[in-house]
Amino acid sequence: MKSDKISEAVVRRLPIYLRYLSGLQRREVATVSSQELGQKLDLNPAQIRKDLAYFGDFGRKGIGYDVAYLIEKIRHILNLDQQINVVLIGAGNLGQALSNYNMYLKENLKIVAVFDAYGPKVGTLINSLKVQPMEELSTTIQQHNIRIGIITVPEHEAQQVADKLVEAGIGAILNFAPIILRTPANVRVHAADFTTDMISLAYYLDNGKEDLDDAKQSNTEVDH
Ligand SMILES: NC(=O)c1ccc[n+]([C@@H]2O[C@H](COP(=O)([O-])OP(=O)(O)OC[C@H]3O[C@@H](n4cnc5c(N)ncnc54)[C@H](O)[C@@H]3O)[C@@H](O)[C@H]2O)c1
Repeated sequence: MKSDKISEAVVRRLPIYLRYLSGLQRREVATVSSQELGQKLDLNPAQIRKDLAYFGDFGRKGIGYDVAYLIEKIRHILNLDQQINVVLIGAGNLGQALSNYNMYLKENLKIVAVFDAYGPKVGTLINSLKVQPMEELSTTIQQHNIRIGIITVPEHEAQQVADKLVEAGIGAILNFAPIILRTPANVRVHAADFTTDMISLAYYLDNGKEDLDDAKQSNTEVDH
């Protein structure tokens, strides 16, 4: 069953389930309980059961979930039972690192083309892909049925690159540039924001200490 009504929170958890389950499958583990998933993934088992119930009732009491079946279901829901071609724009430091990091291959998501606007970069090889000029973007996207675009260009270039991707028919964008992209409602944009993550993490350095102090304080209060 594929439902349009799956919440974003659930969709975000599915890859986490999938990664853990794939590890189990590699170790030839056949079944897993929601308790184990909860423990390993730091999630509430009831939440996990609820998430997985969206896709039909395929957990069995006392036995748990069939790992291979669950993987198949989740991959289907995430559209990963087919190869999804990805294009990357901006073959700089980050773009090269992402192209070289082949996590995408594991899950049928594959960067199949890399583009850059800077002449000397065009024609160079990154992970066996030849960097292409922007003029070829639209044709390549259509030829290879590319569905997702990754943007790793400087901030001030990102919107116009996004516009080109949208014009070429791309339906989803992973944006690494530190700006909010404006796209039509039918184009999904996810932002990968290293800097804001780091900055908010810095906050917790001190806040974490306070939290610990609070916890200690309340423990002491209870003891008394
Ligand atoms: N989100 C994150 O976690 C994170 C981390 C580091 C960098 N960034 C961001 O990622 C982007 C890239 O960073 P970088 O360090 O790789 O930069 P970089 O300068 O090394 O690379 C940018 C590349 O984009 C190309 N480019 C510029 N304008 C273009 C255009 N209009 N069309 C196509 N290609 C174009 C350049 O020629 C260059 O090769 C920046 O926006 C940066 O702020 C994000």
